[in-house]
Order: sequence, then structure tokens, then C-alpha cells
Amino acid sequence: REAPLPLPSASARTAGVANRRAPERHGLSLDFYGKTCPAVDHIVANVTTERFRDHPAAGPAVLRLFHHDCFVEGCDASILIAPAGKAAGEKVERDMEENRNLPQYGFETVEMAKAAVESKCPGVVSCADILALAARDAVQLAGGPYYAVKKGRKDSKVSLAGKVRGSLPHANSTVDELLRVFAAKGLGAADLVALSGAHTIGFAHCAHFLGRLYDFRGTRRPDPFMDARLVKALRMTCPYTGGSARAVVPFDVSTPFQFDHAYYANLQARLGVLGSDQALFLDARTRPLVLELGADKARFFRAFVASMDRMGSIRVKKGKKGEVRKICSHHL
Ligand code: HEM
Ligand SMILES: [Ca+2]
Ligand SMILES: [Ca+2]
Repeated sequence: REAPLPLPSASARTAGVANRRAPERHGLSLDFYGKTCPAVDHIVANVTTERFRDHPAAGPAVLRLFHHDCFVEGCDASILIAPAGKAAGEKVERDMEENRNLPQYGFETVEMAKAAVESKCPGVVSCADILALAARDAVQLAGGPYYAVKKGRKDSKVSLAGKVRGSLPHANSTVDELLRVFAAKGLGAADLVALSGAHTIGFAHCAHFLGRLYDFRGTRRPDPFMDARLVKALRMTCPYTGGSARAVVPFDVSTPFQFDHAYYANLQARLGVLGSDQALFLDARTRPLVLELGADKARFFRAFVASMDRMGSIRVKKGKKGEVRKICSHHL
């Protein structure tokens, strides 16, 4: 079978991976599976390419999954552990409100990629690494940059609901709160603005921005920093009461399936959907970054790749501190 992805040029392959020859901070490396599973990138890409073509919603779902994994206890596939259900047992990360509506599409895609990898290199490649690769594919297949993914993460031995609270940003977080949540992961304002650009693809449920449409901070008026036409359009999908809990709207009103820098132009035009998105343009600390990335797609791509590399390195587990699961939703 042919390689499903256009082969990246040498420069694209190394884009954003600074100091390749310098020792890696977290012991991750590009050729971690060089001897044990050299084709891992391609095996995963075979699955993701087909999957994202048949189910475009799976792409953003996987990208978001990676974010929710890395921000809670590091990039260790802790998010993938399935809830035990009513049969008692400890509550896992997915039992928490923040993770409740993560789409099944995302989890399925990772399981499918994992199964394909297991059939070629059994017991070798962690679910955490497969999630990192699949997230990269989601970006590239939507028209975003290709970047090399460092590997060597181990999977967690636990997934604890209690670790979620306070670790993830919220739709109504202020810039102060966003900066604090990111700083706790070793990420700065530049990372916050670049990674928020992931909202150039994907969808949001009404509950995350309903207040902005009808009752902004108790004023009973819409958020003055949302374009009146967008307020009107979003109200169609999201009535104040009696709407469907399942209804979603695209984050990016102009190119919802295209991984581009339109997100930042939208923020400048008051077309941000979440309060946390729009706030990046309203705050003096992050506004210059929004302008910078909005002006230049190549610059956004470089910044995004560099920040994904940093996010993908959060608290990586090595050696006996972790496991390599066979099925990503279950511990060994
Ligand atoms: C900066 C703080 C962030 C906040 C407050 C935030 C919040 C949200 C919210 C509320 C949703 C909608 C979920 C739903 O209704 O189903 C969402 C979706 C999404 N987020 Fe974020 N997010 C943030 C950062 C990130 C980062 C760092 C990434 C990845 C690099 C990311 C990728 C995504 C994607 C791709 C979706 C769409 C998911 C889908 O369509 O299934 N977000 N985010
Ligand atoms: Ca995790
Ligand atoms: Ca877009």
C-alpha cells in the first residue's frame, strides 16, 4: 500500500523542532521506535487518513483529546481509560464534567490506530505516543502543517477523576485564569495564543457560550464583544431554553474544516465563539500575539508546531513509571 500522506520535505519534517541535535529535555526522540517499530508513523497515518476522510469530525476530536490528555497528569493516555460504569470502582478522568462530551469518534480513532500498530509491533508503542501521532495527522489532514512527532511516552498506570479539576481551561476563563492554567503546565502566553488556534477547526456545544448570547455577566444582554450578526446566527442554533443539549456550532465561521489562521482574523472581527477565545484579543498581553498570528499563516504554523511540541512534552513518563497498554481504554 502506498504512503497515504504526501511525503513531507526535509525542511517541513524538521520545522519547529528546534535544536534537534541537542539532548532532549524529556528523553523523547524522533526515532524512539527506530529499531522496534520503525513504520509506526505510517501505520498510524494509514488509519487516520481513512478515518478523517470518512468522518471529518474525528479530526478535531482527536486533537482535543490530546490537549485534554497532556493537561491532566501529562501526555500519558490517562484520558483514554474507560469509566468503570455503575459497577463501583474509582472514578476516572472521563467521569468528570470537563470530559463528558469528548466525542466517541476521537477514542475510536486512537483504538483503531493502536490495533493496527499492535498487529505489526505488539506490545511496543504506547497509547500516549499514538495519540500524539494521530493529533499531528488531524492537523495535517485538515490543511495544517506537518511536523515530526517525538516519541517515547509511557502510558499511565492510573486515571483519577480528582486530577481533572483546575487542570483544564474553561470556555469562560479570563486571560488571567488561562495564563495560570497554562503556566502550571510550563506553557506561556505565546503557547496559549498559538494552541488556541486549534479552534480553527471543530465544534462547540451551546452550553459553552449561551451566556454570551443572552445574559452576559448578568446584564440580560448579549456580550458587546460579539458581532451582532454572530449573536443572531448562534441564537438560531442555541435557544435560551429548550434547545438540544447536542447542538453544536463551528468555532471558525469562515473555514470550519480548514486548519488555517482564520481563527485569529475572526477574533479581531469579534467573531470568537467562546469567551476565552475572544478574550485573547481583548487583553493587552495576548492581543499583539493574536495580531501577529492573524497576519501570517506561516508564522501561525511555526508557532503552533513549536507549542504542540512543548504541550506534547508535559510530564512525560519514562521506564517503570508507566506501562504500554495493549488496549488504550484499559490498564494492563
Ligand atoms: C485555551 C484554552 C482552551 C479552552 C478554554 C478550550 C475550550 C474548548 C471548548 C469549551 C470546546 C468545545 C467542546 C464541546 O462543546 O464539545 C473546545 C473544543 C475544541 N478544542 Fe479547545 N480549549 C482550549 C484549548 C485548546 C487546545 C490547547 C487545543 C489543542 C491544541 C484545543 C482543541 C480543541 C478542538 C480541536 C476542539 C473541537 C473539538 C470537536 O470538534 O470535537 N483546545 N475547546
Ligand atoms: Ca494525561
Ligand atoms: Ca479554519
